[in-house]
Amino acid sequence: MNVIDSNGRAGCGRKTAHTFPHPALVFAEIRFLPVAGERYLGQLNLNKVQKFYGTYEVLKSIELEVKNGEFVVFVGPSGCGKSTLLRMIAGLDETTAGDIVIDGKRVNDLPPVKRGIAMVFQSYALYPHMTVFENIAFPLRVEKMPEEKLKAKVEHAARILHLDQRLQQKPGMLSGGQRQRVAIGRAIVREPKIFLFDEPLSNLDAALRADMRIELAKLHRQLKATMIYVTHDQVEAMTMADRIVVLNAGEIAQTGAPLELYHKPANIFVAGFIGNPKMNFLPVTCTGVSEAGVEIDYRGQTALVPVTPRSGMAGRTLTLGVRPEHIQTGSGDLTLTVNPSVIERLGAHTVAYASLGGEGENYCAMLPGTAAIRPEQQVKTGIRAADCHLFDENGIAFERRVEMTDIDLALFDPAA
Ligand SMILES: Nc1ncnc2c1ncn2[C@@H]1O[C@H](COP(=O)(O)OP(=O)(O)OP(=O)(O)O)[C@@H](O)[C@H]1O
Repeated sequence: MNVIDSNGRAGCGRKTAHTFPHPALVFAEIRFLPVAGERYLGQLNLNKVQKFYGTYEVLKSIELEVKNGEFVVFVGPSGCGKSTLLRMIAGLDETTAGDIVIDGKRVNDLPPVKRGIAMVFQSYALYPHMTVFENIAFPLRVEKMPEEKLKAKVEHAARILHLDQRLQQKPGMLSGGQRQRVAIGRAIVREPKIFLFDEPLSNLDAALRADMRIELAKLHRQLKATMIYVTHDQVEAMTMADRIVVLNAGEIAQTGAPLELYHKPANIFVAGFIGNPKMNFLPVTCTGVSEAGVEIDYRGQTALVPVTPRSGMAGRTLTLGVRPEHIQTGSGDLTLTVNPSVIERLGAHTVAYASLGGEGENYCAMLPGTAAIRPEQQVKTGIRAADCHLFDENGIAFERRVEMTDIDLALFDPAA
């Protein structure tokens, strides 16, 4: 049915900001009305969900469960299909195959109005001629809610979002962050089962984004709501999500708690996508396996990487992964002497970029801010084998035997 494409785009590139809603978006907004049921709580199941645009398969058999009250973030590079998936859940894009189930009910054939969801877009979609109060109240007016009840709901949402002093102002007098909060207020008053956010912070500057991330995390805690959030920004994903779904080329590359993805990425894609600066990848040869792990050779240096070995690996080419923040100056289980071409001094850290000689063998080390290193001057760096990740020829990770502290383990489980 392809009801709207409010951003008039084909998925790639950033969307343009505009404060007045596209007419089709108004249609969608009006129709996202609250449905009876427990406030803000809904479970979502995606069963083998597929999407084709013509012959192009945008989403390939997506399987996912989002639990009541969970904050799930879809993250992935531009064009991986995350917005399409969100819009299919909303009912704004047709689902080619598979089932979208909300609270046990298949909703594929239901219009957005009947799904019990509210969506917040990157373009705030506010009405410039209406006050903040009327913008928030809009869906309740459509529903013909009695004035007193409406007023109470709008004021409640405004208090949660710190907009109570702004209710009589027009959107033109508000900052980007305040406008986005008005849009969120309009979603809150609908009391949806599931909140859907499509890159809501992308139009804000860096400082405001950081503030709004904290606001949204607080809002989630306060409402105890089920929220699904799309972003291409891994910092947003890491900081807000109970669980992250990493999408790559229309498939789920991995689902897990933020720290699980960081410490135990299932494949090279997730390893490279989560973490900033990006993980370093070095081609290594397997020279043997033992109870303790896999022995590798990197240009004549050997090290034992503590991962669960597999049979028949000797002589095979594998990929060793090490995060820049796990590299130290001095020697390690592997010692690499490099001439950094660029050095970025960030105060807390100094980031050094070097080439290891081979094609695409870039090397990035995040060292202490006080590290006495200079561009083009030799520096010895050390890597501990215990910090390393190992991937097979297909990019699938070997299971790490990372020793986690009790605190780390608690952080793995958002329910803990
Ligand atoms: N209406 C459409 N017709 C044809 N192809 C489309 C349409 N909408 C999206 N696509 C394609 O589907 C793919 C996924 O798009 P989608 O917008 O879901 O990506 P995304 O991960 O949200 O990317 P971005 O972060 O750039 O918004 C892209 O390759 C895009 O070009």
